[in-house]
Amino acid sequence: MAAVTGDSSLMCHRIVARKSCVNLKNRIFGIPVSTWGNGEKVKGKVEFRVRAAVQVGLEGLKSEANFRGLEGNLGIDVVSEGELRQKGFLGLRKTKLVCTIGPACCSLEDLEKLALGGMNVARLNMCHNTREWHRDVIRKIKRLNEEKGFCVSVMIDTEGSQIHVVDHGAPSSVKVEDGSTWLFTAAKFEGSRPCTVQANYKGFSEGIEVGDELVIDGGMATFEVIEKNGGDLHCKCTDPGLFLPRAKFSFWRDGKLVTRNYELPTLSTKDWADIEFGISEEVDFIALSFVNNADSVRHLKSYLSTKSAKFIRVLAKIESLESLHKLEEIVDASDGIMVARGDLGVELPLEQIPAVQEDITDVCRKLNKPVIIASQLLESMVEYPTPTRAEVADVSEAVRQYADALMLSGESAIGSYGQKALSVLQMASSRMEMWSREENQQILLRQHQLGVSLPDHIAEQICNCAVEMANNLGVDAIFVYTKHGHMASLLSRNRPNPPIFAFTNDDSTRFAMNLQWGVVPLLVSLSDDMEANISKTVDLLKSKGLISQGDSVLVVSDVNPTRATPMAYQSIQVKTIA
Ligand SMILES: Nc1ncnc2c1ncn2[C@@H]1O[C@H](COP(=O)(O)OP(=O)(O)OP(=O)(O)O)[C@@H](O)[C@H]1O
Ligand SMILES: CC(=O)C(=O)O
Ligand SMILES: [K+]
Ligand SMILES: [Mg+2]
Repeated sequence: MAAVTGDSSLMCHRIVARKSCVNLKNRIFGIPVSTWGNGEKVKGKVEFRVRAAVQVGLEGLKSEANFRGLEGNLGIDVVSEGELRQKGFLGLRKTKLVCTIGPACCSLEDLEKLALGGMNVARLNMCHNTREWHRDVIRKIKRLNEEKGFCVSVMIDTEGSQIHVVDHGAPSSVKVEDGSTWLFTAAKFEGSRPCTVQANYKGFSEGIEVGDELVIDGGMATFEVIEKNGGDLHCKCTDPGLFLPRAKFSFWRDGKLVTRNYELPTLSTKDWADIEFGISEEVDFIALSFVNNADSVRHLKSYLSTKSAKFIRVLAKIESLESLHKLEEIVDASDGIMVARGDLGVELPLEQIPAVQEDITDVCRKLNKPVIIASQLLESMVEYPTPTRAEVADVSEAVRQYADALMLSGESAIGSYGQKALSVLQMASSRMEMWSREENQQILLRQHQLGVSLPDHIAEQICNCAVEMANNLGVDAIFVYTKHGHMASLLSRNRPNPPIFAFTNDDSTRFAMNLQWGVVPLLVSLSDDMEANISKTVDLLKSKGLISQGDSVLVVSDVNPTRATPMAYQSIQVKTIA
């Protein structure tokens, strides 16, 4: 299973380990805690240990031994297991994949094919279809997880409030001719009328003046406002194009977006009903559309705690100009971010999207939140069985930026080649990850200090050093034991070369970690005795033939205080499997 095995390489590991240990010790000595290090050789087993200890008292004592059903089980999903057997540790894909589920892929068979193809998270867009339809999909996914051993998380994506063209249900697009005059109105009417567009919100034209530019879907067609009549706008087409169903509007004046404070809430009545639905169906993530500030994220999170649904992680979708102004506070308040390039491109000139994507990804890394790059990654594959070269370059660029996850939208939801699109993401990301690894690209990542409190700072330092050590030593895997996924995320943030096996006894943590770069979530029963947990997980992996003699693992553990040892400490150990 090891990428490098054999005695000579093992010797090499040992020598580097000693050097790294010295470096590590020096770095940890930089923080005001008692530290010590020792290296010892135990019967063919090399073990280096560095510990940073901090007294935290007994309040933090947790009992984690109540996970009976799992006793003796290694909760590894079938896809990671298969990939590991086939490709070895370094062959495990690091970038996570999200697929939007729609009519083209909602049968049990199709969902299973996507799961086998590497889908880590299934996204359900509540804009479309009925709650019954979504419930049916969620239940099918959970059934596949239970019966077939997958670990696919479920995300619901709220509709949010946005001004768009009322969807008449006509599937096709409407052509807009150059110079033609159109009426934009909020007045309700049935069916369709020539050159008339119905907006979904009565105040859509508030603050709009004659001479303003009206852009459809970020450039599908452009109009000039030539007359305003009450709330109605008469507009002349200046750049011909197409109206797609639910097309979105944006207004521009002197080259700048006309931003208006609509009284549209981030969460509408329908969104709250969808959230209740998500809670009752026990989804893993709620993606909040059109977040404009951190308050809506915090509001939803506190609502989820009052409903005992804290296990649901809240992702904020960055898709408005306003959200970019408050990016840091939004990222800080959420459990993760989606760069929703589709709607972002309605409020932002398209040429700004690539730089904005990179900025958002940077802020997410700085604040240690997972980031998903979404929309139009392989758009041409909605229709064609092969992507454009430019699309593959876009996907590869997102992977080069070390985004945590990539998302398919229409490609999987309505496209004819969803599975193929997923395999393109899979191949393109594996290839770019390999290049980044070979070129040692992660050393270019900026190190930001996160922790303010001493224990947080220690955890962060431990994880930074652990990753540096794991890369220098060329260990096969990193093991981490985590309750809420925090330590795993701190390791992932450094984008290590080896995969991170994150053992948890919390089912919701397991599904949440599905969005984290390079993390393989494993569900096992854990006890207070960390040494016992380590031997047990090593034994479980060994008994399944997933690790074998000579493989080396770097183990990061966060040991809680017990009555016998009232001291919490975190440790890094390097073990060569005997
Ligand atoms: N559950 C569904 N039922 C029917 N069609 C769907 C469903 N989910 C997605 N689609 C179709 O797939 C397309 C792409 O899906 P996606 O959710 O990414 O797009 P979107 O509606 O533009 O996203 P958003 O509204 O979140 O910005 C949609 O335009 C819609 O036609
Ligand atoms: C995904 C999404 O909501 C967008 O790109 O707009
Ligand atoms: K949505
Ligand atoms: Mg959107």
